[in-house]
Amino acid sequence: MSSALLTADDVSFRYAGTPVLHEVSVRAEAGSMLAVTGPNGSGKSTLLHLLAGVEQPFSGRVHRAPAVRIALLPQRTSDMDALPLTVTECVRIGRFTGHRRLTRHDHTSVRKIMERLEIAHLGRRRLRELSGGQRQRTLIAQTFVQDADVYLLDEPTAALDASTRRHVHDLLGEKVRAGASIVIASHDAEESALADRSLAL
Ligand SMILES: Nc1ncnc2c1ncn2[C@@H]1O[C@H](COP(=O)(O)OP(=O)(O)OP(=O)(O)O)[C@@H](O)[C@H]1O
Repeated sequence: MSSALLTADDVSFRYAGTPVLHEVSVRAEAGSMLAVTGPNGSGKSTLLHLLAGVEQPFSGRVHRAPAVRIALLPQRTSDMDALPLTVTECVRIGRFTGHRRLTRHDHTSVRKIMERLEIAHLGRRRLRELSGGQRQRTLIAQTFVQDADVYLLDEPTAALDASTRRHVHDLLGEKVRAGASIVIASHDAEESALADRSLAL
């Protein structure tokens, strides 16, 4: 069995007493992609929040391998728009780890991912001045520029056109081949089919 970087074992969760997840188990393995599917309100985002440590399970447990690096692309990101950030600044945030200055390598990584996602020309624009798809590409770039072991992606391509969606799927494949683990919440059957395994909520 390949190595689990992040697991949820029989996790249950409630919001103010309303049950959302009941004894759900997940394994995020190195070099593998897991799709989390289910209708609106079935708890996909909640499960990703539990895996990321943003929320704590009501029962069951989440286990992270030692020093595992987790990148989360949340679904609701409108709060970011209130910040006076440019697109480049937003992507750069993905390279900040601890108290250190960004290196030339960091800046190169930022430039390359912005080119891949076709937002290089938007670098000086403020987030609030972007279209929905441009903002989503910026947040995907901020997520993928991170050197993470596990990428938790909440409906990353929902707002994207077909061509950008393909770019993102190519990036997912590259991350998996490089040994990362991807957990992706998706409504899209074609996207879910890219995964090695799926979990229906
Ligand atoms: N902060 C919150 N407070 C109370 N209830 C919440 C909160 N966030 C989500 N819920 C409820 O929890 C349930 C699961 O929501 P969640 O966002 O995890 O579902 P989802 O599968 O990601 O849905 P979608 O496909 O619509 O994105 C829903 O019934 C939702 O109304």
